Amino acid sequence: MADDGMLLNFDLGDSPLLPKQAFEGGTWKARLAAKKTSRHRLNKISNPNPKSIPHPSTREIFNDKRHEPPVEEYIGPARPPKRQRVGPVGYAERNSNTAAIVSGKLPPGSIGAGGGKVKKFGDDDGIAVENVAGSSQQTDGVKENSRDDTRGAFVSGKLPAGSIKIPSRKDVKQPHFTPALSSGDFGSGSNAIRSQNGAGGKPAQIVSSLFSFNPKSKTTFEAPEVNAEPAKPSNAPLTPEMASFTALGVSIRLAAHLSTKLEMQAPTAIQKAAIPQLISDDSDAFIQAETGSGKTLAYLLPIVERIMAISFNDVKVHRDSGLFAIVLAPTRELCKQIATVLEKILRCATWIVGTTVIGGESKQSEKARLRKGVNILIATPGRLKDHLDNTEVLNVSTVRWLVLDEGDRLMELGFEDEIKGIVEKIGRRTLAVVKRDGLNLAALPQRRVTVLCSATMKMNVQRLGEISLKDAVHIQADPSEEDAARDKANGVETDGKAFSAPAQLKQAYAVVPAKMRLVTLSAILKRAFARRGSVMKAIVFISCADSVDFHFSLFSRPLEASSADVPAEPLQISKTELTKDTIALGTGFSSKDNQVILHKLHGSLAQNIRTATLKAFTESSDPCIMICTDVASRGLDLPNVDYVIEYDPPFSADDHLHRVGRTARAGRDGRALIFLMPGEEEEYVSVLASGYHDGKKSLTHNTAEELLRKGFGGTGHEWEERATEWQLEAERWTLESPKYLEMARRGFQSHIRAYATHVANERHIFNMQAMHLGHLAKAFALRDKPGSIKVPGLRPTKMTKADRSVAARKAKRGEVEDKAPEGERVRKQRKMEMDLPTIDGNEAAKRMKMKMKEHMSASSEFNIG
Ligand SMILES: Nc1ncnc2c1ncn2[C@@H]1O[C@H](COP(=O)(O)OP(=O)(O)OP(=O)(O)O)[C@@H](O)[C@H]1O
Repeated sequence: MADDGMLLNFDLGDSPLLPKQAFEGGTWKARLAAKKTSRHRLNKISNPNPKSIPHPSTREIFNDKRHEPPVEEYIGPARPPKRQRVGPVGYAERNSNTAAIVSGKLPPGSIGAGGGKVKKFGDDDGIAVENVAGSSQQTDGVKENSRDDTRGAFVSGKLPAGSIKIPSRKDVKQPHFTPALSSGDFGSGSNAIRSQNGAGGKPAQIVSSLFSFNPKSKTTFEAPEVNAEPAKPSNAPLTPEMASFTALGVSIRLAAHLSTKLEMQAPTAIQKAAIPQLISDDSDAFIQAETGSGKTLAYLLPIVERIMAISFNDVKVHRDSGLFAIVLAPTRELCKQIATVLEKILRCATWIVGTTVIGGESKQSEKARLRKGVNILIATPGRLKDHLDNTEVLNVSTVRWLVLDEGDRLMELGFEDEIKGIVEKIGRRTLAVVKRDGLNLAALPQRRVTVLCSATMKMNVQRLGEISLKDAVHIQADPSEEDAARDKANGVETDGKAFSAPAQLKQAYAVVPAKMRLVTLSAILKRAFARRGSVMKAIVFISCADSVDFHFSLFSRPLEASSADVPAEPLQISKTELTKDTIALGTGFSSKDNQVILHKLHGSLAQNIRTATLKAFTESSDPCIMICTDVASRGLDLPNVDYVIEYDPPFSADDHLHRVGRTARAGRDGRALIFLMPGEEEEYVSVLASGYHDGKKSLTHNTAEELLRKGFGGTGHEWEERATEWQLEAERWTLESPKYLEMARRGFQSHIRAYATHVANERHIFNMQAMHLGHLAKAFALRDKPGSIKVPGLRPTKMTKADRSVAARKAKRGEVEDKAPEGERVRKQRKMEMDLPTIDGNEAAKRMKMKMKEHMSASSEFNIG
C-alpha cells in the first residue's frame, strides 16, 4: 500500500538549530543590537510568516471525544513544555514507508519520542502519529480551514541537533499528483488532516476525517413499526378468477398466445380497465397507472386485437393494408422496448407488421422499411416529424390510433412542437371506410383515437392532453375495496393524486453527511452483494454523466493482488467492442464468493453503446449493478431489478417515482434507498411519504453509521477504521493518476451544477447555499479545495441563471434524446415553462381529472375512471 505522505513536526528539544554565536567586543549597546538581530533572524527561519498559519488548539483537534486516542496508545515520555519550531509545514517526498522531510536518517524508534501516538494500519504503510500533549505551539503549520475541518497531524521525534534540513520553497520539488503531506493510513479515530502547502502557505490538499465535523441530522425519526404486515402488491396481475383476457374482449387466439407463450394468465388492474374501453369504444383516453403495472399491453393489446379483427374470411391484413397505429415514446430505448413487446404479441399474427423509426441508424434504411409497408409504427417524435416532412412514402391517412407513451417525459424533453405538428398532420378526419381490399375496416375506430399514458400526472401532462386529446376518458386501475379502505384509514388521498409508488416497494432513506457519501455507497453495495443471490441486480442513479464515469471507474479499479476480496479466478466478462468501456468487474463490491459486474449508462454515450450495454445488463444472469443517469429512469422494463439506489436525489418528485419504479414491477418485490444529507434535505422525507400508500409508515430511516457498520463489519469500532482506510485508498487512487483526478474533478463540478437545477418548488430542500463543497469534494475522493477545482472545458462551479433552466439540466445529465440543437431545445423548454402556470403536480392532476369528469358526465356511457 502506498502512503499518503506525512507532515512532520520534529521535536528538537531545546538545542538551537544554529551554533550559538558569541557576541564579543564593542560597546554593550552594539553587542545587544547584534544579539537581537541574530535572534530575529533565527525566528524568521523557523517561522517565516506566522500570521498566515492559524493555530488550531490541541483541544480543537481532539474536541471530538469519540476520536480521542486512548491513553495507553501514547508512547514516549511526556513532551517537554517548550520546543523549537521548525517552520510552518514542510514538503514531504513520497516514500513507501513514511514520508519525511529530513535530510538525515531517522533512527528507528525515534518517531514519537516526543509524546505522540503511533497508529499502524499496514505492514509497510505510513504511520500517523498524533500529538496529544503540549501547547498549541505543537500544532504549528496547520491550516485550520473553517469549512474543511482541516486538522493537522504531526510526527514528533527527537533529532540530534543540526540533523534537520529546513527546506526552502525553492528547494522543494513539488510532485504534481502526490498527496505529499498526508499520511499513509489513518485510524478511524484520527481527526488528522495532512495538507500540502500551496502558494501563500495555504494547503493545496486537504484530508479530513470522515467522522468529524459532520452536520447532525435535525429530525427525530420514528422507529418503523415492528411486525407491520407487508403491503400487498398494487401492480400485480389479477388472479384468473378475478379477470381473464377473453372476458375483456380479447380473442381466444390472442389470449391463448398470451397465456402459453408469454406466461400472462390474467390482466393487471389497469389492463382490466383499459382493454374493454379501447376495444369497444372510439374515445380518446388518458391511461394513468403506477410504474410496472402493464400500461404497454394496456394499449397494445386492443390495437392488435382490432387490427387482427379486420381480416375477413381468408383475406388477411398485410403490410400494405396501411399504417393503422403510431406509438410515440420519448427515448430510443423505450421505443425499442415497446417494439420488442409488440413483436412478441405479433408472433400470433405474423401478417401484421410493426417497425420503429427512432434515429440512430440511417434515414435511408428507415425509409426503405417504410416503403415496404408497415401497420404499426413506433417512433421518437423528432424522427417521426422528420419523416412526415421528408418521406413521401409515409402515408398517415389511414392512421386510427396515436399513442403518446410516457407523456410527461415527452413534454419535459421539449417535444411539444413536434407533437403538435404530428397531431395536425394526422388530422381528425372521419375514416368511415367500411370495406377495402376485402378487409373489414369497420372493426377499426372510425376516427383517430389518441391515447395518452403516464404514471404521473403533472401540469405538462395536462398541457399535452390539451394538445392531443378530445373528449377523453380517464382510465385508472380500479382500487380494490380493501385498498380503498386502507388508503382512507391512512388518510391517503388517491383520487386526483399526482403519483404513487407500488405498495409492495420497500423504500428507505439514508441521512448521510456529504463527506461520508462515497464510502457509505460502497458499504451499502458491499453488503447488498455480500452473498450470492440476495441481490442480483441493482441500479444506482446519479445526477450527471461525468459523475457516472467517475464512479464507474472508481468502483471497477483494479485492487491490489493481496486484497482479501480479489478472487483467485476473476470472472470472465463477455464484452464486445461496443461495451468494452461500459462493462467491467465491479471490484469495489465483488468478493471471492460473489463477483459483480458493473455497467454504466448515460446519454453522452453513443446510441449503439447504450443499446449494447442495456442489453448486456438485461440479459446478464450474474449479479450486476448499473450506474446511470435518469436516461434509464423512464419506462424501461429491466427484468429482476431488486434494488434501486438514488445516490443523488431526483430532480423532481415524479422523477423519483419513475426511478424507484424500475423495481417492484408487475407485483414483484423491490427495495429502494435514497441518500439525503442532514439538514434541509431531510424535508424531502415528506415528499417521499406523499407518494406512498402508507405515507411515512412505508419509509425506513437509516444513518450513515449504521450502514457503514453493516457494510464494513468487524468488531467494536473496527468498521470506522475500515471505512477510513477505504476512503483514503480511494483518494490515493484518484490522486495518483491525472486521468482519474480529472474525472473526479469533472464529476464534482458537474454534480454541483446539476444539483442547482432541482425544480423550483424543491429548491429550498436541495439548496445550493447549504451545500458544503469541501465535504462534497471528499465524496469525489478529492483532496482539493473546492475553489481550486477547475477542469478544462468546464466552467467554474459558480451557477448562472441559464444553468438552472430545466433544459440545461437535461442536457447536463446527458439525456436529451433527439438531435435538435441544444439552444433550440432550451428555448422551447423555457417557452413551455413560461406558458405553464406554476402549480404543483397534485393540482394538475385534479384539474385534469375534473376535465375528464366534465366530459364523462356529459357522455355518461363512458363511466370509467
Ligand atoms: N398481465 C400481465 N401478466 C404478467 N405480467 C405482465 C402483465 N402485463 C404486463 N406484465 C409485465 O409487467 C412488466 C411491466 O410492464 P410495463 O413495462 O408495460 O409497465 P408500465 O406500466 O408501462 O411501467 P412504466 O410506467 O415504468 O413504464 C413487464 O415485465 C410486463 O411483461
